[in-house]
This record gives sequence, C-alpha cells and structure tokens, in this order.
Amino acid sequence: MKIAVIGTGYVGLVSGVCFAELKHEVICVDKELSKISKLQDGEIPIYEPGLQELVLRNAAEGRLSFTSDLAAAVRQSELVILAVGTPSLPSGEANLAYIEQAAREVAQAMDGRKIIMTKSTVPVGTNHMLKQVIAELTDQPFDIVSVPEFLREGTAVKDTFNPDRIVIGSDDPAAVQAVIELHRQLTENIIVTDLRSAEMIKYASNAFLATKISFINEIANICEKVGADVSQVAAGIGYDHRIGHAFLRAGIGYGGSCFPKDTQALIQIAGNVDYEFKLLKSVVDVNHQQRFSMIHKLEEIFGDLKGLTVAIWGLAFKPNTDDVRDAPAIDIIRELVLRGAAVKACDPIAMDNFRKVMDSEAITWCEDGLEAACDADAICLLTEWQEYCRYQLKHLRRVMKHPVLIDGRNMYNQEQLQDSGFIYRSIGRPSMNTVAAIQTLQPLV
Ligand SMILES: NC(=O)C1=CN([C@@H]2O[C@H](COP(=O)(O)OP(=O)(O)OC[C@H]3O[C@@H](n4cnc5c(N)ncnc54)[C@H](O)[C@@H]3O)[C@@H](O)[C@H]2O)C=CC1
Ligand SMILES: O=C(O)[C@H]1O[C@H](OP(=O)(O)OP(=O)(O)OC[C@H]2O[C@@H](n3ccc(=O)[nH]c3=O)[C@H](O)[C@@H]2O)[C@H](O)[C@@H](O)[C@@H]1O
Repeated sequence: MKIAVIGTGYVGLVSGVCFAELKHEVICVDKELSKISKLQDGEIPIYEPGLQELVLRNAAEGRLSFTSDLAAAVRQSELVILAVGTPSLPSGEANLAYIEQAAREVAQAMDGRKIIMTKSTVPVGTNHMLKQVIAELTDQPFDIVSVPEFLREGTAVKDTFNPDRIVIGSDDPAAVQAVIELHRQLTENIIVTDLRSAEMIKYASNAFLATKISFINEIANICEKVGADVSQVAAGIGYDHRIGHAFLRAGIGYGGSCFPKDTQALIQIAGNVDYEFKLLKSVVDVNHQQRFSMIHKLEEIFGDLKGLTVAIWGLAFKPNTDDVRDAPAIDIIRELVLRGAAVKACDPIAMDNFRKVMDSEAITWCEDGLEAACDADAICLLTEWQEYCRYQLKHLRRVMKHPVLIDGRNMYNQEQLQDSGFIYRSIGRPSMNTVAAIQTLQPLV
C-alpha cells in the first residue's frame, strides 16, 4: 500500500518506518524542515531503541522517504495517516489546531479517493469534525478511520510490531477492510467499532493506566506510615489476574507527553457534557503531589534545603527516551532551586532537550552520575536508567559531602545498600531506610 504519514514525531516516524518494514511504500511528511533534512541525511531526530537501523535499511531499500511537501505526498498515496501533536491548551483541553490544519492541507491536496487514518489522540467527536472540515474543502471521495496509537516511548518499535490490540473506528466497511489488511500481520486482536468509541478507548486506556500508578503511589505513601513494603504489596496484589502486575511500580509518579495531557483532556471531555470525573481529578492531583515527596524526604534529612547541593540522576520522564515533556524532574528541580539549593543534573541522553525547557545558573550540567555526585549533599534518582544502579555506593560515598540517596524509582536493593554507609530513602519501602535522620543533617557549606 502507498502510505503518507503526516507528522514525523514519536508516533508518525515509528509507525511510518514500521509500515515500511512490512513492505509498504511510505513517505513521511513534516512541516519542520530541519527534521526532514536530518532524516534525509540518515539522522534520527529522536532517541528510540532500534529505530535508526530500521530507518536506514528501509530508506536504502527505497520503501521509505521523507519530505516537507505534504501535497505531493498525499497525491501519491492511497492511505494518509494523521500523526500530528494534540498538546494541552491552558484549560487542559486538547489543542486541535494542528490536526485541523493538517486535515485542511490533506483535503486541499486530494486528487482521488483516500483513506484518512487518524493516529493522533483526539477527543470524542473530533474525527466527525475532521470529516466535515475535509468535505467542505474537496469533492474527492474519502473515508475517515480512527486507529488510536498505544505505543510507549522507549519501546516504540517493539510495541508497534507487537501490539496488544488494534482498534479501528469507522463508519465505512470498505475502509475498515483495508485497514484490517494493513494490520493483519501484527495481531489477531483487532477491534472494529465506531469513531466515537475508538476515540474514547484511547483516553480510557491512558486514564486507567494513570489511575493504577496513582493508586499504587497512595498505597506506597500509606506503607511508609504503617511499616509495609509497597514492592511486596504490588507483587502480592499483581498475582490476582484481575489486577495484574503491570503499572504498579511506585515512584515519583507519571510524566511524559501523554498521561498528563490525556488525563486532563478526559476531565475536560467529561466536563463539557456536564460530568465531573472525580476519580480522574484525584488521580491527577495525587500524581502532582507525588513528585514533591522527593523534596519532603530531603527535608526530613536536612531540614532547610538552602545551601544544599543536590545531584539529580535522570531528567527524562522514563528511561530509554530523550523526551522530557512533563518530566517530574522539571517540577522537582524548580522546587529545589526555589528553596535555594544548587543542582547538579545528568541524564544519559535527555540533557540537551531538558536544557531547552529549563536552564538556570543554579544548575550545573554533568556528564554522568559520578560527576553529579561529586561534592553533593544528596543524590535524587528520578529516572530509572540502568546505569544509575551500577555505581558502588561505598565509592560514591568518598566523593560526596553527605552520603544521602533518595531513590524516586525504587531501583536499589538491600544488597547494594549493605554496609554502604548511605542514608537511603525510597518510595513506600520503609524497611529499606538506613540511618533514621532523627537529628537533621546540616549542609557542609
Ligand atoms: N508520543 C507517544 O508516545 C504517543 C503519542 N500519541 C499521540 O500521537 C500524537 C503525536 O504525538 P507525538 O508523535 O509524540 O508528537 P510529536 O510532537 O513528536 O510530533 C508531531 C509532529 O507533527 C508535525 N506537524 C504538526 N503539524 C503538521 C502539519 N500540518 N504538517 C506536517 N507536520 C506537522 C510537527 O512538526 C511534529 O514533528 C499525539 O496526539 C499524541 O497524543 C499516541 C500514542 C503514543
Ligand atoms: O498515549 C501515549 O502516548 C502512550 O502513553 C503511555 O506511554 P508512555 O508515556 O510512553 O510511557 P509509559 O511506560 O506508559 O510511562 C508513563 C509514565 O508512567 C510512569 N510509570 C509507569 C509505570 C509504573 O508502574 N509506574 C510509573 O510511575 C513512568 O515512569 C512514566 O513517567 C502508554 O503506556 C502508552 O500505551 C500510550 O500509547
């Protein structure tokens, strides 16, 4: 099949490349010229494991190309995928300006029948709205199909080739059949439904996963007070197949470009039809508060944070990505700086992106965890990059002012802490705490 993908970001690029790998002819379009010229030179503008190799191979074999000429790409394709961003407006509602604009441009370029497949996450009713927008601009026949995307950053290629399910929302049986054929190799779990239900499935999925995370984080907070261990609790409840093990890792809460924006958008979608989504509002609130548990734990140990030097290990919202959109690190570092602490930050690959959203004289950018820990009063581990688990704590202790580790992702185990001399705090695992800070430490300034 000849496919044009509009929007060459995390979703568009990965989907486009994976369809090329499945032997379709794919042309990826973006209005950002620098992105396109990088891709044409074989450079990948985002970090995603396994992606570069696929891009290079499919481009070399002639099935994958990149352009900023949307009209030409649309004309030479049977199927057009919309994968542009739908970020939050200040109200929390999804900003549909990009997808509406992309749909207009597609309509104006159409010179024959097209299937238009929406992969962007859009509020219920948006595909119907896009249908109208396109119909007003062209006499050419077309079908709209909603195929929401469920990939995760960091495992996007793997997820695309091994989806749990494919959801196809459409009113048109012929278009549905073509889209089923496109995905048939990937999974047997293909759910065909109407446009509105497909749109809702996407929001409900993200909202449910976010709810699991906030739920386990609240359980973790209670565990800290009653002396239970949240890792054991999560394992214990996860064996119940009705609950499952996934998404029960307690920590500093969810971030990223999707859970925060999609939970807010669903609250707004409900609000627009006069329904107060109380549960989801609490999920969002708990998630926001959870980030600051890092600050409270530092305060328990040091009292005032003024004059402290804090090493931040990890800036990306999760490991294996360079994405820092709504990363917990943003709120945590802002709060530290506000309270007069100096920050030494590092991340294996997300540092450049992070500096674009936050820079301050109070932040020193470091090559790695060791450099960040040098002369620091405490380490805050915010992203569970595997390399942060490889440091020998007893060596780190020698370079730090105070041997304090606040583990926001529960990465360290008892064995690693043994005889390390570290003051250690994690999330919801009080039995792992070492040296209770009854008398608060003072920064050695
Ligand atoms: N990032 C993720 O892991 C996932 C994202 N989604 C959804 O997919 C959508 C896209 O997300 P991302 O890929 O993260 O966004 P992104 O911001 O990485 O990429 C969007 C791209 O679209 C381009 N664009 C915007 N308007 C355009 C136009 N008129 N013509 C050509 N290019 C245009 C932008 O320049 C940008 O490169 C969003 O709705 C998001 O909620 C869904 C599942 C996973
Ligand atoms: O709509 C989207 O964009 C995507 O959002 C998430 O994917 P993603 O945000 O890339 O990454 P996740 O692995 O879901 O992690 C999201 C956040 O939750 C946190 N998390 C995850 C799992 C967990 O148990 N605990 C936890 O705190 C992670 O640290 C991260 O900050 C969903 O998992 C995807 O299915 C969906 O397609």
